[in-house]
Amino acid sequence: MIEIRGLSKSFVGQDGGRVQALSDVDLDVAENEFLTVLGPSGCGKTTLLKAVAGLVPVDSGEIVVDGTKVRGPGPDRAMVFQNFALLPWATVLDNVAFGLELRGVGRAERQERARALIAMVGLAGFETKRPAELSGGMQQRVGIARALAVQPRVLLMDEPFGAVDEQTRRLLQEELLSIWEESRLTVVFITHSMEEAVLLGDRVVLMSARPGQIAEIVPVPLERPRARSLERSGKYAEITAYLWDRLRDMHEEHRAAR
Ligand SMILES: Nc1ncnc2c1ncn2[C@@H]1O[C@H](COP(=O)(O)OP(=O)(O)OP(=O)(O)O)[C@@H](O)[C@H]1O
Repeated sequence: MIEIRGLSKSFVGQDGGRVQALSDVDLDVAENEFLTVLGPSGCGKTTLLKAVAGLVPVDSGEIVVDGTKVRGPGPDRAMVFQNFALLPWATVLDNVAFGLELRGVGRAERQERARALIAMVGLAGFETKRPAELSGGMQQRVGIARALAVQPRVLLMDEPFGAVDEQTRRLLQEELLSIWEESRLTVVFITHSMEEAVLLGDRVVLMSARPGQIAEIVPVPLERPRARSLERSGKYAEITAYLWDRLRDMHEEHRAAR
């Protein structure tokens, strides 16, 4: 579904030097896979996601989504951001319908589709509210509904639950899993949480610190649908402990190299 080959990307840093955000990254994501991405801060996770979204030009390499080379943003890929990135002046309904408006969908149809998605993410009755009137968790529900409105094949999620409280995060994780289980979506999900990576992912991609590379891909052979009770299983504990060991090793290698 997503094929990433030899992807490299550097930025000019504040001191004028080059920062190598991604270095020769190869990655395949299968159709309908839920892929989670973990790695130290600054290892290039967001850059990788934005490159797939077509939001940043890359220096070399290529990304192919469903047989088509990525040359810019497209309705086949939708992104959900940590800080929600909603239009502050627009209502919930207009925020969700916005992408449809850009695509020329008529008013009646876009409102109907937006209302259905708002109900699906549990926000029926909040259509006329503005983002500032909503909690963080509710704002992210709007972010998810907005991303789904364009009926993407790929959902790119950049630490979507990083800015909400633990209880809300757990609810949103469960809701996202049930949306994904009912859809044919392919999800790439960045997180800082090992527990979240294992609870959600079919595989966990571990990225290493600069230059951003894929250190390892760890399969998560836990049954689906995933229930919370899995968190008490030995296999779950084993995988999270392994991820923690690898991240700690990477941190120490990075420190020793500096
Ligand atoms: N627009 C930019 N201009 C300059 N440097 C950038 C830009 N975007 C990213 N970088 C640099 O590229 C590197 C990778 O950044 P990126 O945001 O992809 O990392 P990340 O793994 O998502 O980090 P975090 O986990 O902290 O969100 C960092 O060193 C960052 O400072």
